[in-house]
Amino acid sequence: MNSRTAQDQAQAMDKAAHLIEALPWLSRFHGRTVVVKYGGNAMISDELRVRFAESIVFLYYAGLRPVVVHGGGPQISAMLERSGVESTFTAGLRVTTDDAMDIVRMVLTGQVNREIVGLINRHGPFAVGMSGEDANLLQARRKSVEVDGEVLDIGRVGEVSEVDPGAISALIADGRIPVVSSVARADDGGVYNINADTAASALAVALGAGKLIMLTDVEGLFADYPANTDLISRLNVDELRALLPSLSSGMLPKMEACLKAVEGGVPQAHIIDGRVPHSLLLEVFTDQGVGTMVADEVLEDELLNGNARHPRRPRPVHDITNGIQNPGETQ
Ligand SMILES: Nc1ncnc2c1ncn2[C@@H]1O[C@H](COP(=O)(O)OP(=O)(O)O)[C@@H](O)[C@H]1O
Ligand SMILES: CC(=O)N[C@@H](CCC(=O)OP(=O)(O)O)C(=O)O
Repeated sequence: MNSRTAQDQAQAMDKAAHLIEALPWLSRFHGRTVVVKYGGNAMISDELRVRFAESIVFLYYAGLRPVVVHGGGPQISAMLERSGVESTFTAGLRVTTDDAMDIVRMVLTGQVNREIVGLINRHGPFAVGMSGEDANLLQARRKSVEVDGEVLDIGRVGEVSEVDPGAISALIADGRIPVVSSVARADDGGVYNINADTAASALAVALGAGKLIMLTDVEGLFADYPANTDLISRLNVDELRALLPSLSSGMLPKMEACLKAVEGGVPQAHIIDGRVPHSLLLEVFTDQGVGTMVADEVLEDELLNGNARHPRRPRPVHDITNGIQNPGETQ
């Protein structure tokens, strides 16, 4: 016969307290779409990739509707180097020649996407991989950047001009987990390299997601990087707008993406540390959360407390240039 010690009993009660802490969050996010951006810097070990897939399947079984948008910057850089194709970054974006674009597409859609799909599908027939090119999910137009007042051409880099989330909505309705690579096609027929943060943000808006969560290789947004690493745990859109001009490298597209998501109606956008196993679950299901959150107070109140000022409306297909076009998914 086995008997329980007082210590076993205390540990069991501790576990129960942690489990029940998730209850309000399960209730608030049940049935909500959550867009998770998985950055290449958070894919650094087999162990982390396996844990990531487990977290996504956990969200799914908990009743949320996860959609994964992935990057693969370091993986692209490694392949470019092996192929002898030079590559540089301007304003956090890869200057992408035609030759580099072939490799970007091959690595993102042909390798990274396949691997994430495979890891999720160890748990069941859930993940379906897509490129932003498929079913016109993401449409692009050529992007240029301004650095110190000078407009620079950065090659085959696109910004998202339109999102048609129909294929994703159909997959979600079929009980699948869409996994999307950030490659898009433009009106000129060309294929464009989209920063994965930008792609995730546009998709979160078009899907009317409850949250956008980005996994990266730092704890979150640091106030005065690289001088110090004091974490900003929460900021609103006005505070973020004021901070944007001081940001550099990979954090610039990431925080711009958070801003656009929240401005576009996503109540909360998060930057969290993908090097911590299951940080995704800590963010969604614990009271204190992790990382940095950008939030819109009104939308957040509606999300957390059900204080809707207006009944929820279908979120339209998002066209950044021309405004609203077609009706999209209703939550
Ligand atoms: N203010 C900041 N706070 C935190 N990290 C920053 C900041 N500014 C720049 N960074 C850099 O941004 C990097 C994350 O962006 P990136 O390398 O593009 O990651 P990912 O592959 O996850 O998209 C961090 O590793 C850090 O070096
Ligand atoms: C235009 C641009 O910079 N595209 C990115 C696409 C991949 C990406 O965004 O990957 P991470 O999320 O891992 O950074 C690139 O070529 O690296």
